[in-house]
Amino acid sequence: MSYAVKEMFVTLQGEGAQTGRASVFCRFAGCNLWSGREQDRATAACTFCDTDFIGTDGEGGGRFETAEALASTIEACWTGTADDSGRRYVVFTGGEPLLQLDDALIAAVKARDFEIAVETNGTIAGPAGIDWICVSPKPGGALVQTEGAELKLVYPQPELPPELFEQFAFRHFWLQPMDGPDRIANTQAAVAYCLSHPRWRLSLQTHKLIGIP
Ligand SMILES: C[S@@+](CC[C@H](N)C(=O)[O-])C[C@H]1O[C@@H](n2cnc3c(N)ncnc32)[C@H](O)[C@@H]1O
Ligand SMILES: Nc1nc2[nH]cc(C(=O)O)c2c(=O)[nH]1
Ligand code: SF4
Ligand SMILES: [Mg+2]
Repeated sequence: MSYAVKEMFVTLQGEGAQTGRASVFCRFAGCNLWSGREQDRATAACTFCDTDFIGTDGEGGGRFETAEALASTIEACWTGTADDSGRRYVVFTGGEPLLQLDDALIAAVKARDFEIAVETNGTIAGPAGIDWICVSPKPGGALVQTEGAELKLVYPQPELPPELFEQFAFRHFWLQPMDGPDRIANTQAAVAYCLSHPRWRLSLQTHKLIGIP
């Protein structure tokens, strides 16, 4: 299978429990909950997306014909030093990465000593071998991936109160304020929720705060 990648870059993970960790971000093109076109946003299953995932024209993007070719490009993007064994880290995101991440790509990046993380909307079950699954549920998509390392709920989503998810097997439960015109009010609301429901912690998009990708 070939892979359509919007962009690839090395940065620090900005969100959740791995915040601050050096990471190669591989952003796949395409999503099952929105076309990515502004004219379709209002009627999409996911309406608040902060990301351009259309096409393969971003920095480091392209079409990769084989898992080996994509894994080699991921390895070339990594900026760690020679003694970084056990610390190489790739985050597959998108768009929706589980539309494209497959066994061959997992094997090819593992062979290059990478730990594998995924940022997913949870509507598609992940293949085996992913080390860190972050599920971020959306109202327009039934949740299939109900276990993983962290559940990161963009807040508020009136159709998705946090209580809906406490039954599921995640190690961490995060509220991430919805970015957009109401970011400040959404942040205050998330803080208030975490104060009264301490099982939930606040996840800030720290990369946006400090101006890194
Ligand atoms: C762009 S999504 C791509 C991965 C996957 N499709 C998903 O939704 O989890 C990456 C992360 O950004 C979050 N996100 C998207 N738009 C956001 C916004 N406006 N404010 C805060 N977080 C947002 C998503 O919920 C997800 O955790
Ligand atoms: N630094 C940084 N951290 C992130 N964590 C999740 C992201 C995403 O877009 O999936 C993201 C991103 O785009 N940049
Ligand atoms: S599911 Fe993820 S990538 Fe797709 S539109 Fe929503 S936030 Fe964006
Ligand atoms: Mg992002």
